[in-house]
Amino acid sequence: MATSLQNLSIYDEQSVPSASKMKFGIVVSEWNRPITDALYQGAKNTLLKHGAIEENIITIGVPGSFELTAGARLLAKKTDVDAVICLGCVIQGDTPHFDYVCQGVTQGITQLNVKFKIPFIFGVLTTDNQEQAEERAGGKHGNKGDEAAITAIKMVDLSCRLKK
Ligand SMILES: Nc1c(NC[C@H](O)[C@H](O)[C@H](O)CO)[nH]c(=O)[nH]c1=O
Ligand SMILES: CC(=O)[C@@H](O)COP(=O)(O)O
Repeated sequence: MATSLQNLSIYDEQSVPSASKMKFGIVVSEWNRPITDALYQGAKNTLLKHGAIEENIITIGVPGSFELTAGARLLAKKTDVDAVICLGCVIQGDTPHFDYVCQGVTQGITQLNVKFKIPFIFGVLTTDNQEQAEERAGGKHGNKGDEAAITAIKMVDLSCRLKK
């Protein structure tokens, strides 16, 4: 369903488990900083809203969305987080570079989900223009960071339940 039909920040709060015992890594791209900062605030505030504690959220920055994979991999290898949330914003420019960045980060994060036992969440906006990005980073279509945080909580809970 298109985001324009399903606000990113509207969800059934009763369906979200407590995150009080969960540990999260967040890797944030510095490209399009005003957008990615908004995604980060949305993700962090949503984690805290559902019980996560501040010291259980480890945040690192990377230059661009293409580097999200490397940053997420570092968090998985060097820390004991239960999930990694990847936040970025790729906006179409004048050349095909957009396609390669989006393909690279998508394939990279997908591979991490295959190689590691923890979930890596794809919180990356890939938009035609700045306006679409702003609409999905706390604008009329909600905040992709909120969605990514909820996804992380649910995937960690699922992993824990299946390990029992
Ligand atoms: N144009 C955007 C980029 N480009 C930079 C790449 O992500 C990467 O850092 C560079 O190619 C060096 O490896 N990154 C974004 O996150 N968003 C863009 O719109
Ligand atoms: C996604 C990008 O790398 C893109 O914004 C860069 O812009 P351009 O294609 O005009 O070089």
